[in-house]
Formats: sequence, structure tokens, C-alpha cells
Amino acid sequence: MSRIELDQVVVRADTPGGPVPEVTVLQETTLDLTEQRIALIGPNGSGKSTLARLVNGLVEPTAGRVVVDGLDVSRKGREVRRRVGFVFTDPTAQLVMPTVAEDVGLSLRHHVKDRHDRAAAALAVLESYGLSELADRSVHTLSGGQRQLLALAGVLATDPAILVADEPTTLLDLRNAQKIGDLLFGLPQQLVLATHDLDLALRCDRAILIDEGTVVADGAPAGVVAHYRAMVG
Ligand SMILES: Nc1ncnc2c1ncn2[C@@H]1O[C@H](COP(=O)(O)OP(=O)(O)OP(=O)(O)O)[C@@H](O)[C@H]1O
Repeated sequence: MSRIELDQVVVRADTPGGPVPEVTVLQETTLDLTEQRIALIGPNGSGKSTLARLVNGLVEPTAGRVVVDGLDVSRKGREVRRRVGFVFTDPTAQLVMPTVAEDVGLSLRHHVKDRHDRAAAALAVLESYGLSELADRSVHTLSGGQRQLLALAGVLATDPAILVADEPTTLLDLRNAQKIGDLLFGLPQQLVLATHDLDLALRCDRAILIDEGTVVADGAPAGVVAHYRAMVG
């Protein structure tokens, strides 16, 4: 299993024009994440996405270090990003090619160099996710559920050691949310899942509750979810 370490990490953001020039988005946080499935839960704006984004360098720590499988994210960003797949709430930004098949092909560019082999590999990926019929469609004509599944297929095709998913089921209906949830929980990879879906959090091995940029509970999901429910009242 992989290991994600946060060592005294602080994240501050510049807020030009705001009442204060800088806000602390994440207070000093030290975590050692070795469990297979880790949920990040907490209210809107608490810092879940920030924590998730630190893992692949989308957010840089202002202080402290983030280390993924022994690699310092600030120094070895490229290597870390090859190990860490990331799926967003709204995958539109992740899907940039004219067709579905080309999009998966783009994900595979580092893994399969020959163009023809890559096209064949992309079709095989689509096939394995039941998306073959969409191969020639424009990604803009897909439903939200199809888009999320495609984004996930593209990321998983690169065989990351860790998958970070930032609210991947939020925009989906019940059936698609279940489908994506089942897929995520069937993966062999380490999973870091920022989510408002407490049922998904309860299926994890560890949950971390964040409030106003501070970890306020951390441990077995049942206890952490109960803490969150009590906090909201
Ligand atoms: N670059 C930035 N500049 C200013 N403020 C920021 C920046 N990044 C994050 N923030 C603020 O930090 C806080 C935490 O944001 P974050 O997106 O991590 O929260 P979240 O828990 O994922 O929220 P949600 O559940 O709404 O997605 C928010 O108040 C956000 O506005």
C-alpha cells in the first residue's frame, strides 16, 4: 500500500483586495496516511479539496512537506503526479479531446508511445468500462454520469498507485453515484476521497474530519461521522 505523509503542512492563500491580505486555508497539519481508503469529510469550505490537492501538488504547501511514497511533492512533482491519479467533481476540465476515444488516448500518452497501439489500448479501456459505444462521441454530448465514468477510466488507465477523488459523486444521480462508488471501492489502489456522502465515508478504513482548516477528528469512520453529525447539530 502507498503512504502519504503530511509533515507540519500549512497552506495560506493570498486574498488581494480582501479584508486581510492572506488567509490560512489549512492550519498546521501532520498526517500519516497508510490505510487503503481514506475519507475527507467536513463542511463546505473547510479545506477538504485543499488537503486532497496537496497530494498531487495541485496545491503547494506554504510551510511543511508533503511526501508520497517517499517522494517530496514539491521537489518531485512530475514523478508524484504519475503515481497519483486525480478525479474532480466536474470532470469537464479533465476531458479535452474531440472524442471519447481520443481522450482516453491522451491519458495513455506516457504509457503507450505508438499511436496505433495507443488507439487500440484506448478502445480496450472503453470496452472494460462499458463505454465502447461512446468511442466516437464528443465528450460534450455525454451525460454527467458518463463523463465521470470516462474521467475515471482515463485516470485508471494510467494505473496510478493512489487515486484522489474530490467529491466524484456530487453531481450524479443515485444510480450513477452508486456505480462510481462501487467502482472506487473495488479498486486495489489507495483511495483518498473528499466527500459529502457520509455513506461513502463510512465504507472507508479511516475518516478525517476537517473544520475551518483544522483536523478536528481522525480515526474509524463511524466515530468520525458521529462527531460530524453532532457538530452540525
Ligand atoms: N487560492 C485560494 N485563495 C483564497 N481562498 C482560498 C483558496 N483556496 C481555498 N480557499 C479558501 O479556503 C477554504 C477551503 O477551501 P476548500 O476548497 O479546500 O474547501 P472544501 O472543504 O473542499 O469545500 P467544499 O466542500 O465547499 O468543496 C475556503 O474558504 C476557500 O474559499
